[in-house]
Amino acid sequence: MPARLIVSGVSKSFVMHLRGGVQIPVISGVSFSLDAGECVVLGGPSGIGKSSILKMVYGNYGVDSGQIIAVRPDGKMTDIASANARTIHALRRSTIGYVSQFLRAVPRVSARDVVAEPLAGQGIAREEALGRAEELLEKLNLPKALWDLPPATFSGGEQQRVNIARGFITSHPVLLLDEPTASLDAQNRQVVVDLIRDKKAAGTAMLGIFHDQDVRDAVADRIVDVARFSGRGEAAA
Ligand SMILES: Nc1ncnc2c1ncn2[C@@H]1O[C@H](COP(=O)(O)OP(=O)(O)OP(=O)(O)O)[C@@H](O)[C@H]1O
Repeated sequence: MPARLIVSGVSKSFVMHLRGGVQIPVISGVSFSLDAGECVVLGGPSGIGKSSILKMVYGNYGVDSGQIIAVRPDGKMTDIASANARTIHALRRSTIGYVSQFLRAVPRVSARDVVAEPLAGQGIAREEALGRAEELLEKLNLPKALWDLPPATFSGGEQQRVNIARGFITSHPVLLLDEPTASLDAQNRQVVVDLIRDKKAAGTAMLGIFHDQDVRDAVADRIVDVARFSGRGEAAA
């Protein structure tokens, strides 16, 4: 399977401006790649740098050194580590999707529209986008009575399911999964596992963080142990 994302020699430290500019190294020399149709899970203890890697790949955090190459649908490559904001924005539209456990609710927009919106952004007709949104909301067991309401007042688990539907609705070739099953009940966790398997079958390359061992076992093709790249030296193999 062709590589969709290549991370090579990536290092990151944080500068604590409120503590006199002291530098805290987090990870160093992170290297792995992600092929089409596989789900790679970032492993390692709390605080080792898993979320930081995901945020660098999505372009939220800057990269101190190294490269993060994303392969776009047209086959061209972009280095996220050195890309400007406009390029990152375009990559998020065409290439890299992100599913987190938290929904940034927009006031007065219905759950159905919140889920359909990324498809509309890709030029897909509104009726088709809304139809696919409904399919996903149904799969994720969100009561129909809620579909026309804005998610701001939904329970935490209901908001999370709206967010998961929004993250899974597009066909981005690369999908980042930031604990998408955290705090879901067993039935909905299984739905997310099934959605991930469907994406794999469709050739999507996924990079995820899952603290739930059962979910990890069910979806991971490979685990990248981030402790191997600890910039602090304590866990480096
Ligand atoms: N924006 C930031 N500013 C300063 N330090 C940060 C920032 N983001 C992360 N860190 C630090 O970097 C280290 C790695 O954090 P990160 O969230 O990537 O770990 P993690 O492996 O995802 O942990 P967990 O499993 O607990 O979520 C931590 O020591 C954290 O305090």
